[in-house]
Amino acid sequence: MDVIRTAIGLMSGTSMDGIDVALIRTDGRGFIERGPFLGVPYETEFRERLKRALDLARPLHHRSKRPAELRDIELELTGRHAIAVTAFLERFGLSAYVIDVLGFHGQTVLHRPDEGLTIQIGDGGDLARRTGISVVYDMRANDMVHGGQGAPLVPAYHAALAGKFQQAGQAVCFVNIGGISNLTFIGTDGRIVAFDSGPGNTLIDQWVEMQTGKTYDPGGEIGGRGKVVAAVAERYLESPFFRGNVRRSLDRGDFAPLRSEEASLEDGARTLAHVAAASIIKSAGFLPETPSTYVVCGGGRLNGTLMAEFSAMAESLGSRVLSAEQAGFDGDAMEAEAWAYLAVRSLDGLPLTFPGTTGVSAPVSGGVLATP
Ligand SMILES: Nc1ncnc2c1ncn2[C@@H]1O[C@H](COP(=O)(O)OP(=O)(O)OP(=O)(O)O)[C@@H](O)[C@H]1O
Ligand SMILES: CC(=O)N[C@H]1[C@@H]2OC[C@@H](O2)[C@@H](O)[C@@H]1O[C@H](C)C(=O)O
Repeated sequence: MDVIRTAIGLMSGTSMDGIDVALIRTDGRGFIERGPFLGVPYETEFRERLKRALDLARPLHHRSKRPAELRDIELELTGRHAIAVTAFLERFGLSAYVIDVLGFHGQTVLHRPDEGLTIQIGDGGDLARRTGISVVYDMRANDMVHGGQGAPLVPAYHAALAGKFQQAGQAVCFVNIGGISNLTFIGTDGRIVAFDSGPGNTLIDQWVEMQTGKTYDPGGEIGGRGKVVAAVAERYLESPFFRGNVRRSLDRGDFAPLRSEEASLEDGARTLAHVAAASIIKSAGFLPETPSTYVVCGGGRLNGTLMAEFSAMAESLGSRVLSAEQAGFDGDAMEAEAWAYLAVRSLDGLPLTFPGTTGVSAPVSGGVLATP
């Protein structure tokens, strides 16, 4: 029998809004028992530090290079993850001894798949020492070494959750609307096709923050009062990203922010919600078939304007749209759960990525193990 391990996943995503912490018990294969979840938000000052880290990383050409200031931010980020783990264990009355492994994503500060370069800051050895728990980190690099896009990695976990749809004879598509959106299609025959689908919340967050100081559009309420500026939407949707037969993974900075002279606050938020929704539908055109069901996770599912747009577009093509919760999952915890699942797979040397998910030449494992 395969070993069942208790794992905690730690995700600091492209939205840079905080650390998601989730526990699962899993054999890294078909057995998954989902446990508690905790979101630990970053305060404004630290979000600014992470933005500074993106600037510091931009000129880098080697993934192990760390200018002194970037290294300082890396250690600060790692320390915050250690604190988040401790807070999680305390909150749910758990001892570190019952946790077999932490799956540590770190923070992506640069992602240039065309140059084979992806940089996540976060010191796995330091996190293992601080928490007393083994850590699997740096899970994207080996995929790139083998010709993959280095993203998305969550599809292996989506596939493991898709059993009930497969049993019902339905092709399902998981959509993660984070800072960037990505999707995972699982056909009725178990075939997996996945890729980044376009801008998610980042453009909306940048716009709303620039105009109001708020870090996002709560519930999509601001966009709900606006209208789509067609010329702006077209400009985004005509990006070369949506053309060609090879799906590329995205860096947070690949789509330029909307400029203040281009729209009113409300129209900008509405237009960018429309762009996020239409991007998913456009990219889904590269799937082998139209999914019966979309399962939407990530913070973007809480933007009612984006979701209304996406649901209308998907339903007009014959698909139904469920939130992760409607499908029996936790849309906030999904990525952190995935990182826990991937850490267990890494310990067992199982593949994390597949030709259908990142374009890697053959299924490959990945991740680096640090012990306390
Ligand atoms: N109540 C809400 N209403 C509207 N939008 C929300 C709400 N809560 C979160 N969001 C959006 O979701 C974002 C965070 O989503 P999520 O945590 O899934 O992203 P991430 O994991 O950082 O990104 P990625 O998946 O690209 O790595 C926020 O930045 C915000 O735009
Ligand atoms: C390089 C990087 O960090 N990419 C992220 C980003 O955020 C969403 C999308 O772009 C996805 O490709 C990926 O994260 C998820 C968790 C993944 O790898 O599955």
